[in-house]
Amino acid sequence: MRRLPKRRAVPRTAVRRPLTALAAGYLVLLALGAVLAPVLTPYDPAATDLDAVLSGPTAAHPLGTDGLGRDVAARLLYGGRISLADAAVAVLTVLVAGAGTGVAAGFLGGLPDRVFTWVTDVMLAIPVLVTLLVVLAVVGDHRIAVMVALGILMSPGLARVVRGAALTVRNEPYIAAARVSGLPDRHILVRHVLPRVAGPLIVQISLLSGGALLIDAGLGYLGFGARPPAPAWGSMIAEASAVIGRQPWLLVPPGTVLALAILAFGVLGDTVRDAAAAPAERVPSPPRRRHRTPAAAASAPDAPSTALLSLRDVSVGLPAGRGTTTVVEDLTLHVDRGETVGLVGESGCGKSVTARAVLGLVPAGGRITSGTVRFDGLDLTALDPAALRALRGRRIAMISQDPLAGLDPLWTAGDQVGELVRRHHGGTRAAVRGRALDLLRTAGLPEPERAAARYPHELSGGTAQRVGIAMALAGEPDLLIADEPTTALDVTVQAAILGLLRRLQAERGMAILLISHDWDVVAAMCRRAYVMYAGQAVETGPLPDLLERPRHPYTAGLLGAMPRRARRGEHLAAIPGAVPDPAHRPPGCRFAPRCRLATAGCREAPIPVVEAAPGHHTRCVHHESA
Ligand SMILES: Nc1ncnc2c1ncn2[C@@H]1O[C@H](COP(=O)(O)OP(=O)(O)OP(=O)(O)O)[C@@H](O)[C@H]1O
Repeated sequence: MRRLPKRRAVPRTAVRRPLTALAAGYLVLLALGAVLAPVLTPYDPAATDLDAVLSGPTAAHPLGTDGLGRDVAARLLYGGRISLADAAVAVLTVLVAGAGTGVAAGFLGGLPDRVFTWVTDVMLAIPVLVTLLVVLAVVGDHRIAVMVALGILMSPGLARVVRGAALTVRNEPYIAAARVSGLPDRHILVRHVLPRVAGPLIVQISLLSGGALLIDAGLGYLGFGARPPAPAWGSMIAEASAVIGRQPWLLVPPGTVLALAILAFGVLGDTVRDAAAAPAERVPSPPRRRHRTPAAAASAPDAPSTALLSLRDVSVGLPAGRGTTTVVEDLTLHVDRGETVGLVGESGCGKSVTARAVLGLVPAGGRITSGTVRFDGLDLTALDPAALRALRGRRIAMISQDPLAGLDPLWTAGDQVGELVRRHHGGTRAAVRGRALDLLRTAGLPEPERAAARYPHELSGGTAQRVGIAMALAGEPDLLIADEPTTALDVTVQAAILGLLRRLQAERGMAILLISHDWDVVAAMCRRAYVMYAGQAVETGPLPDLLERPRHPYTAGLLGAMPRRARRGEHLAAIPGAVPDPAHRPPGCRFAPRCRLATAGCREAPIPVVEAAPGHHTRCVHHESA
């Protein structure tokens, strides 16, 4: 079996740039020089030789000697230990304090983010050097404490950058998809958010490393550096400036080493930024959700007690202005085991909100305000978030209209399927890889190794949807919610994906709730369908009865608007008007303002659901004429 591919190394471009290679090489040399100082120089950095004071470069002292006859090269090498270690402590502190809080604030949002913004605002107003002098006055020459304080003072800038990056990533569809798959926030943070903020993080760390070195040297110059006679680059510059009139050369070695180090960190930062930007430029932005054409309708009979999924009088409220708007109202529907049920309606009718309510992922600020959602005997509305998360991906999975948007652009298809296999079943690396490849094959990819090795931007829409299906199958779900799974695909791929879903359902006995605006898709896949309008189920019935004899004028209008039903030379029938905004729905029948059959009675009070024919329910008093 072929191993799934590893993530592509971003920094390869970095090494190819000569300036970057030079900068990295220089910093490595500095670090090696500091570590190997005892091997590289025979001199003790503190040993004085009053016969060779301020000598300038000589054969014995290639970089000369200082005012006490100490070898400058030895002091530079040993000084690197202190200066680089100081900078490392400060940068490590920035990393922990800044990156940790920034990622958490950006990802969590809400109150943690507001507190974070307030605290960083205050911290950014604090002058760094003055505060450090105060810290020095308190802790004395305790260098680690001073450098930790420096790190904390430098952290808000980094934290802001990281928070901004995390905030952007948080709203990416693949993060929502990861939640739908049942992955916990901690896992999503580490696996999907951190890699995306790594670019800006590394850039900032490079720049901050230069900044920390500079501030450390500044403190040394002011006399708050390492305790004499220990060498550090800042104190060497201070000593050199004291004798600049007698031996100006003395300033050159520490000044050059320090300036080049700061420059090198800057060059590395630039390179990492460019390298991190490059893949993003290659990745086409996920296609926008297509505007949907008018589609189908729904109703509300009681669910049989054996139903796998049943929603009873479910209402969902979403925040709107200062209040809440009910976008789905008193919705009753059910899906039996192994059954495919359609959910049809124009854009904005509440289909996706209904699907999200089943998954316990009502959009932020919203909630199920009444009714119950039962799944295999469990009341999902009463489950705690952890139990609900455990169901997602494992027992209820979802595939969406835009499979590419649901894939993390930084990971290969194989990685992403493998991640869910590991999450749901565990196992050794080899077992996880094997299972991931099996799932890709099951999803209709005859060469799963090739698909597994590809990044999302390298996948066609059809292949991406097959990867999405493989991911959905990873938990071996009992219910698959397919939200317009073929809308973004061309006709032949559509047919193949629908054939695949039918086969998988037959083989696995999986139930499917199919959200679609395409009656042909619904007719080909479903035994029953619900038609939704303005947050309500307005008709439900068996197929093909629903198509041949609709009992609601809305359903009839949607069917009449199908291009396939148009006759040559005739105008395509369209339903006049638009779905009312949830905040301004008419009091009686919600479809009345657009309905050719509406009478005064329709506009007065809500219309109850009636059984117009066996198993065929409608929310219309004129169903005989529909
Ligand atoms: N996150 C949200 N915040 C506020 N309102 C929302 C949000 N998501 C959906 N809505 C509103 O809820 C109503 C139902 O939207 P929903 O997305 O469920 O419709 P839909 O039938 O699935 O349409 P589409 O096919 O376009 O997704 C719409 O009025 C929509 O504006």
